[in-house]
Amino acid sequence: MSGSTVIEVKTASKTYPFVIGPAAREELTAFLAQCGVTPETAIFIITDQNVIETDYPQELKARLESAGYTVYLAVAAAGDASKSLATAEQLYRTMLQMHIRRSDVVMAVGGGMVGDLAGFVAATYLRGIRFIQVPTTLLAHDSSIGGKVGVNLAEGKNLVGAFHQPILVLYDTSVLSTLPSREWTGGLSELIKHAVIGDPALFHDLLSQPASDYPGPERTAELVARAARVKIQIVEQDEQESGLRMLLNVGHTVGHAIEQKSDYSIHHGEAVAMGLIVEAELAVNKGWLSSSDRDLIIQALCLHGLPTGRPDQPISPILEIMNLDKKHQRQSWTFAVPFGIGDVRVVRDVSREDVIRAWEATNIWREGGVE
Ligand SMILES: NC(=O)c1ccc[n+]([C@@H]2O[C@H](COP(=O)([O-])OP(=O)(O)OC[C@H]3O[C@@H](n4cnc5c(N)ncnc54)[C@H](O)[C@@H]3O)[C@@H](O)[C@H]2O)c1
Ligand SMILES: O=C(O)C(=O)C[C@@H](O)[C@H](O)[C@H](O)COP(=O)(O)O
Ligand SMILES: [Zn+2]
Repeated sequence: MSGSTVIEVKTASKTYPFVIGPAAREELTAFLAQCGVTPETAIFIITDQNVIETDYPQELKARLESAGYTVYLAVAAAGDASKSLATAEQLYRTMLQMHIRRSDVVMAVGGGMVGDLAGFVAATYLRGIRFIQVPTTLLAHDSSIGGKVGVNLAEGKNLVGAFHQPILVLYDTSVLSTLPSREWTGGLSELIKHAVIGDPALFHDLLSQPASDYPGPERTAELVARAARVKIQIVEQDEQESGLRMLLNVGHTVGHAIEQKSDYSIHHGEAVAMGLIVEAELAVNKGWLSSSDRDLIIQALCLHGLPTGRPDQPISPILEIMNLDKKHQRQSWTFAVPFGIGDVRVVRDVSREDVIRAWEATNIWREGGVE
């Protein structure tokens, strides 16, 4: 097989290929065979209403059917509101009606919302069946790797879920040509996050040659493969987030609270950018990060059209939501914070006062810029 880059993801529970390239869809059936998914297997595709408009799920379905697979297609409403127990229950019921069995496979064709939801359904249906990630957003380079699957509750994001690794990630970067520019920009936030965590060369490449608009399938594949390697190396060492994997949460302790408080009108990537800035400010206040490196992070986000400040709102509801963060202890938080470009560390005992001070010191972001 050729044309795509293939990176093996070797976790404690499973080893699987992350396949990325401008025409990866053409290699779908070959990779299925390699992963042991034979045509006797039924494939239950889960997608959303916007992705179905692109015709990509239908194209994949046709390819699979012509290779002899039985394929079903389920379409959820777009948006994080579908990442819910209610949608999962509807999907379980449909799967039962279609007689999906333990040996069958769920295929997520969509962004992070579809991937998290479909992965959760696969992790729990009949106590767990195999699943495949077919990302269609830039952000989903992150969500498709590592097996964190789950749904939101009214109280917070990703509060119910599992670690359930896919058997294959197949990422055709041509599919991003239809992605709305706001979603491209949002995905850059997690790409910049990966660069800050573990690839300073990628970070500086992005500063000198910003990818603020979709640069086409080839450059996208190159950028995403570099970011994906950062994530893969971490997930391989700590699949279930007992320590090292917390690095991947930089920007999220504050970012998730901002996202939820906005009722998801601020999208995940945008909220992570805001969270990253508040958390960088916190690190500067504590003497962990130089103000020049904080400014470089802000510059990278700014060059890519991402928010460079935090929302204009009081901190108390944000702190309340943050109390449900998985890294919260009784009186304080464990945080992943930047110490430099390519150097993010996990720190314990970040206090309420530390967070308030950082929040107050961060510029306020309104549509169009900071004030
Ligand atoms: N599991 C993980 O490790 C992980 C990592 C990062 C984010 N997440 C989760 O991922 C979600 C965010 O993912 P996202 O930003 O991909 O959002 P998303 O899946 O909601 O997709 C964003 C929007 O783009 C549309 N879309 C998707 N692909 C398209 C395409 N090719 N053309 C046109 N429109 C398209 C979708 O319908 C949606 O409206 C959040 O729920 C977040 O918590 C999970
Ligand atoms: O893979 C991980 O680990 C991450 O933390 C990736 C994050 O970008 C992602 O948003 C993840 O869903 C956050 O998980 P959570 O456990 O903090 O809810
Ligand atoms: Zn994220």
